[in-house]
Amino acid sequence: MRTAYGVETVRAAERELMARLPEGALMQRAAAGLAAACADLLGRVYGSRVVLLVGSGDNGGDALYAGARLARRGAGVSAVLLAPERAHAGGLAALRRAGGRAVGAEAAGELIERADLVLDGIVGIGGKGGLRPEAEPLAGAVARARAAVVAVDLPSGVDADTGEVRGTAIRADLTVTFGTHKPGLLIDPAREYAGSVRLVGIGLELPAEPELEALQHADVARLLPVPAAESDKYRRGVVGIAAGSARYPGAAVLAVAGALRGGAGAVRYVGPAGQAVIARFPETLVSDRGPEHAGRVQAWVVGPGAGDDAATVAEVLAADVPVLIDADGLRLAEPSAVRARRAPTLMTPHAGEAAALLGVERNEVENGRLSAVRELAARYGAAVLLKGSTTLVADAGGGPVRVNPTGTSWLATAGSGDVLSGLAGSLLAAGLSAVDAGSAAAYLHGLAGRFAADGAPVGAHDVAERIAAAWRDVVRG
Ligand SMILES: NC(=O)C1=CN([C@@H]2O[C@H](COP(=O)(O)OP(=O)(O)OC[C@H]3O[C@@H](n4cnc5c(N)ncnc54)[C@H](OP(=O)(O)O)[C@@H]3O)[C@@H](O)[C@H]2O)[C@@H](O)CC1
Ligand SMILES: Nc1ncnc2c1ncn2[C@@H]1O[C@H](COP(=O)(O)OP(=O)(O)O)[C@@H](O)[C@H]1O
Ligand SMILES: [K+]
Repeated sequence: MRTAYGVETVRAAERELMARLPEGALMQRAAAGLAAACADLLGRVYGSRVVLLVGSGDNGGDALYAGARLARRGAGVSAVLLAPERAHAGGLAALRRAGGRAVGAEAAGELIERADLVLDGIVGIGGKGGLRPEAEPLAGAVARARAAVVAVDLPSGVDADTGEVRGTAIRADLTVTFGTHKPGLLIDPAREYAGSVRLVGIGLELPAEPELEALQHADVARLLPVPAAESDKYRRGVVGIAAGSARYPGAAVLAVAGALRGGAGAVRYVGPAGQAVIARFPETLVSDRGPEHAGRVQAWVVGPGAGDDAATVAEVLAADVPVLIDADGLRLAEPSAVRARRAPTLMTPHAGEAAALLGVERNEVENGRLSAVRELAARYGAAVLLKGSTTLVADAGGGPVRVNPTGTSWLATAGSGDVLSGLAGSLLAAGLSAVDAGSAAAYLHGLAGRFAADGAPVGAHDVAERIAAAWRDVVRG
């Protein structure tokens, strides 16, 4: 499991550790890791041209000490000081001793243009808001340059705790982060600014509960259901799909396609698209008598392509088994009926649906995914999976939010969300908790999307067809 901790927690761990170490030891650890990552990126350090962008805090100090290390290995290092009188004194002295030089911001443009490597030490976890006006032109110069860009701890201008980018920020090829990942490095839009991320351990002791967790192959493999020798289709779990309408029969077919690959022993379909479902998937148990009379299920999926069928949504919400609510179902579900449920509920909105539920603009959700998913989970007393470029899953009772590390923007294709809802519903029926079902489904779905796309456009049914390959990849490690 990969984890991320917020700034306040990092600061507390840093204080605790600094009290036990000689002064400056932590910064030296950070700078050593940073310089090593830069050397790897450069290939040949000797003779390379390195530019440090240095702000007024310790983030700039890290850059200066790393620059000193590179200068000692023969790089030509120039530090652009944004606030010369407040630059880290020890770092600056070290750089000068190693043969590096310091210049004012007015010289930055030309230096950046000719650089092989730029280190962004403008601001780290002490930053607030986007870059300040005096630092903004540097971001433009960096974006135009051919140099590789390494962000120190975080790309300057992004919010470490939330992943928000409120103004201009530096775009890095690599971010070297210290002690722990910060939430912003794993959540869009900030994640995109970070490039690839390298974690340098500095010995921080962090609490058991992180802010964010990202499942890896081994974590997902442990969650996925495997039929035992004594299993039969009912013991494996039956998932009910209440989806589709005369207008949108395809949503039913795609949700069933996902559900058939999700580990339940049987898939029951209830709704007006039975003919279309059975034609494509003859193994489906089809009924047109409504959820209450459909026979036993261990979990329901309601909503994909449901149109305006509020009665079916209400009937499903009244069932005392886990329920996944997606798409139209999110709009049709009575909030009080969701909150009153005793069995687990998993809601799976995309940003637009989440915005409608919260009564805010879509871009507010896209810029602040973490607070949006937490807020929805708290309001509805339900687990919430927020889809999109970064998929997040929050539990009803708070605690760490899961961030999905798989996926591809090729998944932004009509119907792929329907496949996800069927897949997650099937995992719910097989007995996973709402958060585990949602995060394991997102992981498999993202991997299946990558396998299916492989660099070319795909349809949602292609994604469903590659879920088994993703499952195999996960369990084989
Ligand atoms: N934690 C750890 O374990 C370790 C942490 N380490 C390192 O320390 C870093 C944190 O250092 P830090 O606390 O000195 O803050 P930092 O990020 O340099 O910024 C503060 C300065 O930036 C300014 N500023 C603020 N907002 C701004 C903006 N939008 N745009 C431009 N400027 C802005 C603000 O200015 P002021 O408001 O004072 O005018 C203030 O002076 C951390 O990220 C890591 O690199 C490692 O060395 C070792 C282990
Ligand atoms: N830019 C993106 N990058 C990665 N995944 C994405 C992106 N956009 C959408 N997705 C994924 O594609 C799926 C789309 O679901 P949804 O928005 O419900 O579409 P539909 O309603 O057409 O099925 C979700 O799993 C979502 O996380
Ligand atoms: K930085």
